[in-house]
Amino acid sequence: MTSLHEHGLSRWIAYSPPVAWTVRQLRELLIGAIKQGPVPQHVAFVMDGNRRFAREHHIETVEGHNMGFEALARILEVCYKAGVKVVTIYAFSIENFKRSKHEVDALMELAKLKLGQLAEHGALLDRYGAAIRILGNRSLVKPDVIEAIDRAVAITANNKRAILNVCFPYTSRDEITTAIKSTVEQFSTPLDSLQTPSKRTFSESHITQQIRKQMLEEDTDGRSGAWESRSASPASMKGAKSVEEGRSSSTSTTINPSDKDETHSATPNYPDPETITAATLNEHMLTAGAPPLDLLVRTSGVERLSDFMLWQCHENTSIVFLKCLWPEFDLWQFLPVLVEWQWQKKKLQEQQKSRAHSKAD
Ligand SMILES: CC(C)=CCC/C(C)=C/CC/C(C)=C/COP(=O)(O)OP(=O)(O)O
Repeated sequence: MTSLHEHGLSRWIAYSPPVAWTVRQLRELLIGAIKQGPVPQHVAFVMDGNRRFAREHHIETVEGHNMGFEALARILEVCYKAGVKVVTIYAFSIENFKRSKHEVDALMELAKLKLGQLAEHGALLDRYGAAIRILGNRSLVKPDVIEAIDRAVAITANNKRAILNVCFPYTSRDEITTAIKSTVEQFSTPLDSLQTPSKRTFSESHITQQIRKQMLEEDTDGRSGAWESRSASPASMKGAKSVEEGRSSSTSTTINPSDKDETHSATPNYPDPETITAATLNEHMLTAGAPPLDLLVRTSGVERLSDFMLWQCHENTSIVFLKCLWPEFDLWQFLPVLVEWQWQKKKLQEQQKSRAHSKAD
């Protein structure tokens, strides 16, 4: 009985107008202080622990997810106020489809409702100029949910100051597989049919292709009928080989034997797979265009990535595991993480500076 009274009393104190006002001022002050230092440009959250929170507090699982959404709204406000440009959240893993139908349906309804609320004019995303992007496998989502999320995306599409990436339904393996498929597709499409040939005019591969094309034309003039003796692989072409000296045998031009008597414009001209780099794959990821991931936070004491942001985590991404459950997560837990990140960032910047100095000497 006493503890109930104490609980009621502490709630009354916490929510009494003067205390609530002081807490609000303190939040503003702390966020303002964070804003002074380097601020992570891209932060990702694994919002873990909603069901455990629900069990601990003897509430329905769905209510736990609801409180998880409240925590998300609080933390988005902190991020955008502090100057974070992109927030990426793990809202629904493809693995989550294995949960009970009741819970999956409830999470889908929650997404429909909450994304709509977030996107409303005058609501959080509107206030901070943040656009919603849905990263995930649309083919797994029912049409009514697609319709709702597309509406939220459309409402916020003109917001240009920040981004909220909602991973839904997502796994990194699915993202990376799709990115590789589309890269292969791009590199199997003749350059002539691509939209941006002018961009590549002065690229190394373009110049190599031009030289190769010229050699092939000279070859055709001199010794017609020699095509059949060559394999479709240009690696076996003498001329191409000499141009490629010191490079891999993988090349960009596929010669179709049936094209031998046609003008060179009919020769398919493929992008050079040798030019595929991490940056190429980056452009095919769902986070294309986003700044590099600076910070990834997972709550609930579980220390694994669970197939989230596997591609995006780079050598300088800080990965932080916190003990608190997601619905408990707020500025008070996030602040030490941000301060530590700022400290690490400054150290890194100093190291980079002194490395640049010693190179210049
Ligand atoms: C805008 C939008 C779509 C909001 C979504 C709201 C929200 C917080 C969703 C998270 C859902 C989820 C699977 C959380 C993981 O905790 P868990 O259920 O795995 O908890 P546990 O680890 O305790 O089992």
